[in-house]
Amino acid sequence: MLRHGEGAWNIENRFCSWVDQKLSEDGLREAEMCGKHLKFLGFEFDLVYTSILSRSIQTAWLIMQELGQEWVPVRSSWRLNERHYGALIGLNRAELALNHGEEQVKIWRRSYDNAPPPIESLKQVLERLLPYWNEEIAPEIKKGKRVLISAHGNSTRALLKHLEGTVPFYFYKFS
Ligand SMILES: O=C(O)[C@H](O)COP(=O)(O)O
Repeated sequence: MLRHGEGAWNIENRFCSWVDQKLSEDGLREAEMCGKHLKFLGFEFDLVYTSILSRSIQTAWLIMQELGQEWVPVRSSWRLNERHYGALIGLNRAELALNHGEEQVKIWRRSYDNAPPPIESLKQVLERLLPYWNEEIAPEIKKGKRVLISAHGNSTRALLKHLEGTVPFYFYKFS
């Protein structure tokens, strides 16, 4: 399971969320490097899952290209999309922190269920992601399929929370 490479709005420190941004030059290189690492480590996949956002799909394609496994089926679902940041989409995180304080912005970004509407909380991300995990991805893994999930910071966080049973401490420490 991995997060996509850098997108254009990542460079500008803006909430990208469901806006369909392509990978930046660095993002393209990151995805290629990731593919090279996975190849060096001998990874092979039977199935690839992505969100319906270009940055996650492009990342998966570049990795599979580096691996020489372009033929592997790719399945895409909105349920793996980035968290929906609602009214914060497009805003700059640093400017937001100047207006609302660092701590408040951190709570909006990293708390599990403490986000005011219209911001989707991490808990809600997990709720919309779980049906896809339970009905589509987990059964394939149980059948022995080797699965690559190319998703987003918060959809991977939500899934990790589900798999680890608790909110891991590093959610708050690392971005
Ligand atoms: O939506 C975005 O811009 C990011 O991918 C996630 O943002 P965050 O790190 O502020 O949660």
